[in-house]
Amino acid sequence: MTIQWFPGHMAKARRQVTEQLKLIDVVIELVDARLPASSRNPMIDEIIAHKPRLVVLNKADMADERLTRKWIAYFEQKGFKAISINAQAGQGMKEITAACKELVKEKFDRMIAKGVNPRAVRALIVGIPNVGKSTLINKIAKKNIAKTGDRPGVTTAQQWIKVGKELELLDTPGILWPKFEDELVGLRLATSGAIKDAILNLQDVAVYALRFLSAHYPEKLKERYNLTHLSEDIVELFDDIGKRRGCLLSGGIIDYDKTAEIVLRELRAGKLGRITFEEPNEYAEIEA
Ligand SMILES: Nc1nc2c(ncn2[C@@H]2O[C@H](COP(=O)(O)OP(=O)(O)OP(=O)(O)O)[C@@H](O)[C@H]2O)c(=O)[nH]1
Repeated sequence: MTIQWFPGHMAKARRQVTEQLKLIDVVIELVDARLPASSRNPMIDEIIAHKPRLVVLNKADMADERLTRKWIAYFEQKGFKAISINAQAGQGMKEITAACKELVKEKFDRMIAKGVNPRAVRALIVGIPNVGKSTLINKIAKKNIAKTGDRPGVTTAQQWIKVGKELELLDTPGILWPKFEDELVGLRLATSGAIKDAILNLQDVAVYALRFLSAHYPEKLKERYNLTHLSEDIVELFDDIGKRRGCLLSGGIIDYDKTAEIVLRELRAGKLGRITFEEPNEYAEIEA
């Protein structure tokens, strides 16, 4: 889905999420495990305010496990509960319920002490486009399908999806915008495939991706393109990969668009292996 995020759309998205928040106990903030900082909404803390929050790092199957552990520790240090999942394969679904229950335990214990019957925890999934919100909702819904009827909603009637007896999810996720005014965030989102190629120049994105891979995952890059050495000169590196893949124009000139397209397609498809584009210790740079 492509959304043009103009100020009016942002204000509307924010309003919708704020309305949805009134109905729920816990927010499930979904981020992409490959870029857990860049795939967040820049105003999320302000929007969610004091609601208990579970940060869920999705697409963990594509991310570097070592860094996923670091990111979980980072979020927990910030006071959130955090877990990693693979929504596509349905891995981590039970952990979501357990974590949501834990987050409301004190509140629910107080309700029980007052004689109120325990009920299911109500949760809302929020996240920027493409982090896997629909995939997660569908996975949970398919496994435990038992849609409840309408509850008095706000502007539109919302459906609740029952997840076992203990959790209820709003079926419409809250969609928020990324911090796309930051160039690095834009490049990382584009590299992961989260934003449409038409928005950023394909070669610029591939240059960023190749520089990043050369610095952080040189062996994976060499192995994929059968290179014995990674040139520090980005044009030479493009040439070497282009030659390996037969991306030649007439006269033997390298077709850089084609080379860029191949590198990004393969990277996004996970052909280079599990890769994470940012580490918690550089998050400060993005937050600033
Ligand atoms: N490898 C992998 N891919 C996933 C996972 N979860 C979702 N995807 C893929 O990510 C892409 C985006 O998923 P969606 O569920 O459409 O994302 P969304 O957040 O609902 O996106 P919007 O509708 O744009 O807001 C799809 O191609 C999914 O198949 C996962 O855990 N692992």
